[in-house]
Amino acid sequence: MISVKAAKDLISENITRLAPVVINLEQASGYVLAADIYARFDIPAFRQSSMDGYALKFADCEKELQLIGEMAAGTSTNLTINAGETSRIFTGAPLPDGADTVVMQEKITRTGDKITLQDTNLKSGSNVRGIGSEIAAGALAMEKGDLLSPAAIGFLAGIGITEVSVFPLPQIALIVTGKELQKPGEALAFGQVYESNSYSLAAALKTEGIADLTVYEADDDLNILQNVLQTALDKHDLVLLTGGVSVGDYDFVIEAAKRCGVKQVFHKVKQKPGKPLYFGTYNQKLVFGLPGNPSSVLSCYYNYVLPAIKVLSLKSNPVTEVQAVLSHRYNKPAGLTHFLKGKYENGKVSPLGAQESYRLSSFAQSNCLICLNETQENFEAGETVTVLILPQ
Ligand SMILES: Nc1nc2c(c(=O)[nH]1)N[C@H]1C(S)=C(S)[C@@H](COP(=O)(O)OP(=O)(O)OC[C@H]3O[C@@H](n4cnc5c(N)ncnc54)[C@H](O)[C@@H]3O)O[C@H]1N2
Ligand code: MOO
Repeated sequence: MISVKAAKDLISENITRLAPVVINLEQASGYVLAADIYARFDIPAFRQSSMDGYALKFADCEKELQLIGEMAAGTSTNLTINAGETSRIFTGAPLPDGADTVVMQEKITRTGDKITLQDTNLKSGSNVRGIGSEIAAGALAMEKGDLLSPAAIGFLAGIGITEVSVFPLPQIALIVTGKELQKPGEALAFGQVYESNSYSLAAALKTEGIADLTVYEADDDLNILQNVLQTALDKHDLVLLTGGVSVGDYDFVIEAAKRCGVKQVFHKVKQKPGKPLYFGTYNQKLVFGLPGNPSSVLSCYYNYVLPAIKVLSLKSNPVTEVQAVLSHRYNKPAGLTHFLKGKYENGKVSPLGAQESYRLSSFAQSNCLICLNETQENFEAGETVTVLILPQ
């Protein structure tokens, strides 16, 4: 049995980032760029008015000006203004040749086609967006590793980009094992339990933008499990299994993985919940055997699976580690790291009830996991402990 830290280190050492893919910009929200992007054009591509008003030569701003025409946004015809002339102009329109400044329409007096300015703050170039003032052709627009936020998607669209190279999100398979599992909504026969692990994991993955999860079901039978696992390994980047990793006569995950050629990296971690956690690799694919108890599944997901997914896709881990003051004393035996469901608020954390690994009732109310280290037995109220804040 290895420590939590050793397990995390071994997972890190065995992850290879997924190869970049090129996708349409419309599909790229939330991905991380796999290559730098350079601007192909000057943006704006022309001198552009930022106000509705009048375009003029700044040198003429104290003269009465003759109105000679109009420039509207999207116009394809140009105008030239000479000394003593002005043109009507609207926000987003190109400046006419010869103009260098725009005065807002609220700051002029107009009599027929004659304009006089009342804008003491006007400067040469006022209300004009210069060519390339957003970005110049050839300049670095965004860098490899940048997250494609909604603003980034809009920025790239605005500079004419249609496709981006990104680190893909992994294609994930989940195999739920167990003869006792029944679908919620169906009647429970004697000995059956409702299958909930695929629900919690699908929900957790959806929070990370991963909606494409394939769920397989496997009975407690070695041959069936081996076949399902082989299919999942062939089709997916990451395979999660729940249940069947312990020592019972019907726990076949370890053997099925071995038969499929998965290289075992570790089995069993000094932790509660989730002690029988299994991790292996198959070529560059990752296999996590999550202990079947619903609370163990989620605790292992936040501690190991989610950080691994983030490394695969070069994203930052949304599980943040903070130090917090423990509200109550808590005792545990030495030997295992405990991850307690807790409630964190303003630097203080309280362990919740229902800590047993088969229970999710308090996990459903929690916003964090309190990490109580392996060797320590007694934790006093007021003591500082490490807390993992969970993405909600
Ligand atoms: N003799 C020992 N027995 C057990 C040990 C041990 O060290 N020695 N470890 C215990 C611990 S700790 C855990 S955790 C479990 C893990 O067992 P498995 O991974 O083999 O999981 P199962 O036995 O298949 O299931 C455990 C529990 O979870 C329920 N379950 C399973 N899948 C689902 C699902 N998809 N949805 C809802 N509930 C599920 C299942 O019915 C069991 O109640 O082993 C202990 N035993
Ligand atoms: O390691 Mo288990 O998840 O405590 O029941």
